[in-house]
Amino acid sequence: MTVAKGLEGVVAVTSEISSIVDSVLTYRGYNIDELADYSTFEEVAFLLWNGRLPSKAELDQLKRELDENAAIPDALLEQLKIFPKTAHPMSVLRTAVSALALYDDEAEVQTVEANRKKAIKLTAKIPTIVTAFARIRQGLDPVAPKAGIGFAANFLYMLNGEDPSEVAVKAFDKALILHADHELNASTFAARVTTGTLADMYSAITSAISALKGPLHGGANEQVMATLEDIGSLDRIESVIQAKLDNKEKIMGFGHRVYKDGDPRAKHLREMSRQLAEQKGNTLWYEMSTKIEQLVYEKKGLKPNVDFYSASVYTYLGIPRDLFTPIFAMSRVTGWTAHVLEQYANNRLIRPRAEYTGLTNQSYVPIDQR
Ligand SMILES: CC(=O)SCCNC(=O)CCNC(=O)[C@H](O)C(C)(C)COP(=O)(O)OP(=O)(O)OC[C@H]1O[C@@H](n2cnc3c(N)ncnc32)[C@H](O)[C@@H]1OP(=O)(O)O
Ligand SMILES: O=C([O-])CC(=O)C(=O)O
Repeated sequence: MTVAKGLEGVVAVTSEISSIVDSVLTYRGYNIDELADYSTFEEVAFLLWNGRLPSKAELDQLKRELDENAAIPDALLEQLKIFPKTAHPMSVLRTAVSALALYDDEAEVQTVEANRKKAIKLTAKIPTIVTAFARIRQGLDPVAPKAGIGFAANFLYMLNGEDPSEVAVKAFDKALILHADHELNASTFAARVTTGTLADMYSAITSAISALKGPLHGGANEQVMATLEDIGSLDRIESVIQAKLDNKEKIMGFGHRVYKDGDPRAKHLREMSRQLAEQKGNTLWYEMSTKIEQLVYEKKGLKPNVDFYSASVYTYLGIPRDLFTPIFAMSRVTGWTAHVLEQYANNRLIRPRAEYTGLTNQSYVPIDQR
């Protein structure tokens, strides 16, 4: 047996959803650069689920469905109130999404129609869960979703309890587009493995959220901000980064399993960080980020991935750093559910092999003789 450690280079499924070829990322054949500049998150969600861009009527219908499904069950809201306020929001989200299944009469219904509805319900409810817990832990009342303002605006509205600026909505919407899907990343693979057993969609998305949480994957965006805050000033960058590299520590937000020559999403987030820094009149996080980018490239030849500049973007948008990964989930749930639908449509159990390297020929010894 040949072992591909970390399954590097292994092609495990065929998929029509997103592709990465020569560092170009496309969703359903559309270059991410074009989608980031001209599309909206809702349009991208429709594209991922249906394989084509929506008509105006279809887009309006999807927006209506997202609005109609944004509220979460009262019982779940009550649970969010009794969770420890110190819990990590990703742990809360993982638990809450798992619990959502209990309140969906169609959770175990496996028709295409029921599963498509579940994709919309999950996408609609995750922002409500994330913002409700974010407020509850601060001693504030959750803010109910507002219909008709759009997905990105509704998140910022529910988080802060006031209408967001147009600049903030546009930047946040773009960040959501950039995170929506990414071929067979670890969390999508987790979702597909769970789906491969024919478990329900809530189970698959709970698996995906669990995989996204880790700092080698989606959890890196929170760690990037922790690094920026720990360093704290431009003049400390060189010594701190050098010390991390000397200790063989990973620099969060750099490197990628697939992109060895840079992540095409990073340039959009870098530019968004620059613009927001100027608008806020606080360029520290942006300047620190560009200096770290330059240094890590000089010292290790590594380029930033999607998580690196998203950290300063979200910080400029006033979002607490432990919500960065839940925000990633809020967008990626569209990609995850598209992959779940694709897996159901052409399923085969995903079950690779392991090369056994443990002891052999052991004879059982009764416990009193060990
Ligand atoms: C949305 C996303 O999931 S994007 C990725 C988010 N994760 C991060 O930003 C965490 C930091 N980055 C990493 O840990 C890695 O680059 C990963 C996990 C993204 C990719 O990992 P892999 O493809 O397994 O690469 P691997 O970890 O084997 O790295 C290859 C070499 O580059 C080095 N390297 C890779 N990334 C980094 C980094 N961020 N900082 C320092 N060194 C790094 C490794 O130490 C290794 O060096 P070596 O050959 O001298 O031992
Ligand atoms: O593809 C990966 O391995 C990680 C990644 O960038 C993503 O999930 O967006």
